[in-house]
Amino acid sequence: MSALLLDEVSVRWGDVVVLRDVTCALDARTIAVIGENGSGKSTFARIVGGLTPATRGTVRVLGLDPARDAARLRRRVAMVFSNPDAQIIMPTVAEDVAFSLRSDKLPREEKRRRVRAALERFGLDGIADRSAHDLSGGQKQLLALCGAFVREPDLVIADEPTAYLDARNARRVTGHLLGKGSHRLLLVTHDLDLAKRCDQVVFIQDGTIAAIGDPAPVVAAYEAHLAC
Ligand SMILES: Nc1ncnc2c1ncn2[C@@H]1O[C@H](COP(=O)(O)OP(=O)(O)OP(=O)(O)O)[C@@H](O)[C@H]1O
Repeated sequence: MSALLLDEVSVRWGDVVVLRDVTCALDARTIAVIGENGSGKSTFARIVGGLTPATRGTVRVLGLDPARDAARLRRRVAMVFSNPDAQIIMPTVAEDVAFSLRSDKLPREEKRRRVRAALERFGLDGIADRSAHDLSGGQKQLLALCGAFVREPDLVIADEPTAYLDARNARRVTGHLLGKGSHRLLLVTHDLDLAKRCDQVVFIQDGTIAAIGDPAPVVAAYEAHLAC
């Protein structure tokens, strides 16, 4: 079975159909989702992450049904959004990263080891005791990413994770997301150069998949659509 499988999936909010009969089987390690504002990209990502239920159709993520296996899926999937403020829970940087492991049944020492390693990996070890809420936007996004990766997820879903970042921090964040590792990545982005660095691209238009496949032709199809 494919890692991400959607079969005739529709999402409707009231009278508005946001995703319409979306069918796809995605196996690439890194997948970008592109499309115009309001086309349904975030909804697609939220369906995969189990945050939004499908109104109709079948969804399987890493072999799990988000509707039935929500708890198991949460253990294997981490999500990062564009607004890092909404993702900070605890007072200090280190506590916030540790909070991500609250549900993992790991020995306390192993949790400490993982938090230390993650803080170092994201360059946050020097500010581990600082107030998380007082960090800069870029630091907060690195913290959100750190909280996602400390759980060693099989799939990271990132929705515009570089939206508020300067070029340097954006490079750091994308480096971590796209860098070698065992995790898969589903990345919603308006950055077409970034999309081209993924293994596969999904172009969503008006709630349906307009194109899917290798980055260059799919990004070209989207650019041609934008030029119309
Ligand atoms: N919870 C909701 N209730 C009602 N409408 C919603 C809800 N979530 C999304 N929508 C609508 O669904 C449509 C698609 O939204 P979505 O956020 O998936 O688009 P997007 O492609 O990610 O857009 P953007 O690039 O602007 O972030 C929009 O018209 C949005 O208003």
